[in-house]
Amino acid sequence: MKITVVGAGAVGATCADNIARKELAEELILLDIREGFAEGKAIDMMQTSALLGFDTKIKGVTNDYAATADSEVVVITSGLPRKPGMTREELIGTNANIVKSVTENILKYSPNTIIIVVSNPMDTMNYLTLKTSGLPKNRILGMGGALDSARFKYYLSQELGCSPADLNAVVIGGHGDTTMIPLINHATWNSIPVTQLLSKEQQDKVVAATMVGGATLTKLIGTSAWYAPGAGTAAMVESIVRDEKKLISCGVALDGEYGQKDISLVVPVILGKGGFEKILDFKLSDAEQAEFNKSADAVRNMNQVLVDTGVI
Ligand SMILES: NC(=O)C1=CN([C@@H]2O[C@H](COP(=O)(O)OP(=O)(O)OC[C@H]3O[C@@H](n4cnc5c(N)ncnc54)[C@H](O)[C@@H]3O)[C@@H](O)[C@H]2O)C=CC1
Ligand SMILES: O=C([O-])CC(=O)C(=O)O
Repeated sequence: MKITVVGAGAVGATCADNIARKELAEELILLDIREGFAEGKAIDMMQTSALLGFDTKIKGVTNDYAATADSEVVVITSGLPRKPGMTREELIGTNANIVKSVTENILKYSPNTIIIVVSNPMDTMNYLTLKTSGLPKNRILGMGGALDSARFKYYLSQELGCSPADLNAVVIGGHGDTTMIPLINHATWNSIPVTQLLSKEQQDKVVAATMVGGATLTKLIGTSAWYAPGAGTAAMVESIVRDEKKLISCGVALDGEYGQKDISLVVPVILGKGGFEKILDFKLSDAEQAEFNKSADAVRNMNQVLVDTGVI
């Protein structure tokens, strides 16, 4: 198994670190545009292998796409992160061209790969990859729901005083401060609906904190988060390469599912060796469907920017 991570910055390096520790690949290529940067990060990580006991061989390269040839999974994290006070959507001007050119270069050497898009604004960057790569839709996934659902579980666990591992809780919609939809009415603790365990006030607090989870960390750190984003991406990689068939909410192309078409939005899917194998229908209430449609409108407006600026 060979995996490539493009972008050796905070998220890319953390994702690579998780992939290596879990030995999800024999060979892991870390690629960055900054001279020597990926090489340095790869050597640093390789120097943990004697301590941590993993066998994955990590190699860093500067823009050398030939080294990525025949990767079965490629994670794209290249691009600017936001700074405090910014939205993810403000990154589109720089990141669209980066994601487009990285995708083109990757496909020259790994034409049948599975791509996981992390760069923001993720819903629109994933749509860009769908429009430009020519890959079957099952092989193109956006990372957002894995992270947002983990944050949702974290905030729920804080209110409930329970283990996040005992929770089932899913976020769908867009991966944006105002477009994500934590499905509080579907969340359970050991099969008990959390709505039976938390007051309406507590539920609203958890939902609000989840939605601005990324912005909260960006304000505290000065740049956006990387530990949970790296782990969320590695969890997707793991379900794919081990064919685990886990239910993880991911950005995928919708073709009528959840009432939407010609768009990438986050919905619950089964992830296995071919990418996403199935989209789960969560049977949204009318209010939840209305929120989903509102998110779709906002994401569609961002996607239109790609058309207006000639990127697609
Ligand atoms: N979807 C999600 O849930 C999340 C998305 N993100 C996004 O991931 C992206 C990366 O974030 P960080 O790692 O924190 O940023 P970072 O600045 O630490 O790393 C980005 C890396 O991309 C590299 N890069 C830029 N252009 C490139 C190109 N053309 N080819 C190869 N490498 C290139 C840079 O040299 C840099 O090392 C950002 O767009 C951020 O908003 C971050 C966290 C979560
Ligand atoms: O907040 C950001 O800009 C990065 C990101 O997508 C997240 O951490 O959810």
